Amino acid sequence: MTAPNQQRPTVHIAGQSGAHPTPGGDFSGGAGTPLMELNNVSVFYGDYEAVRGTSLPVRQNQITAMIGPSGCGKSTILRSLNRMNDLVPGARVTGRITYLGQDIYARDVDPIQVRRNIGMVFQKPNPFPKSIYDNVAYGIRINGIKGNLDDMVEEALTGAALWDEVKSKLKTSGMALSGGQQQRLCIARTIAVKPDVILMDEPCSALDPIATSRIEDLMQELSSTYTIVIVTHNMQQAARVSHYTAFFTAEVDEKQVRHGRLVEFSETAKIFTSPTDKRTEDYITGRFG
Ligand SMILES: Nc1ncnc2c1ncn2[C@@H]1O[C@H](COP(=O)(O)OP(=O)(O)OP(=O)(O)O)[C@@H](O)[C@H]1O
Repeated sequence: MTAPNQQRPTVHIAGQSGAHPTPGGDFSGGAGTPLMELNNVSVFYGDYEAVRGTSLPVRQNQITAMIGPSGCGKSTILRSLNRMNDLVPGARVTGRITYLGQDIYARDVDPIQVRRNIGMVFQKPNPFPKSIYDNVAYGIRINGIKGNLDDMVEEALTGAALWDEVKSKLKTSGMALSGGQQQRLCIARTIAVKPDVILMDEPCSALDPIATSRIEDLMQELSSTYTIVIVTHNMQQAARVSHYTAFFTAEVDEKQVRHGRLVEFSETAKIFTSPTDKRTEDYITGRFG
């Protein structure tokens, strides 16, 4: 079956043109085309190596969850996937992260273009202090995307399962919506520019159970069009929504410094029923973390 987002024009992130190389890689843990790959990725804040040597695939039209105890570097790795760490003074990424076979940290790659292809939804809903309409239209306008703006706004709000609730009050401030609606507005704002990948950093942690359930349902719907990577503290959520799970932990080195490490990456069902590593088993059974 052809993935819907393969039918949309792909935006190049680098200056060079030409066909995208076919993503390859030999990762254990399931079939499917990796849209992105992390190869021996470490992230530093100044001299501090927050996460060490991470290698994993991000498979197309799948939901990949990153779980693990606090401080193991989940958000750090997530932010490295669309160069959000560039905005943190002193942050540095080593190793290789590719999107459609291109190194997203290569010198000729435009980070703005990376973030257009690989969008992000944050923990706390953060609508702009603008109308619902303008929140969604913002990215379309600044990216100069051609087409009927009203139609594109409606499409994005429909895609984020918010249209029916807001279609009669598009000029109302986005800040006036409920927390769950604000988060769906932020998702609409992200998908309005038609990214390939959506990164979600604990998108439900500020929401009540009903709003959480709506976002989880929405993620399932979105995964037919988009590739999703989610950081979550909530193991049940990872088990419910994701196809693949990466379990991270923090290890203390000989100098007593903690570094995040990827322990295990596999299909979610395997991680939660028959993990390979004892540390994963201890974590998912609640004996640790
Ligand atoms: N901007 C920063 N500057 C310096 N150190 C940072 C920065 N952001 C994170 N760190 C450190 O990097 C390590 C990993 O942090 P990170 O937030 O990625 O972990 P996490 O697994 O997402 O944690 P949590 O689940 O608590 O959100 C921690 O030791 C943290 O203190």
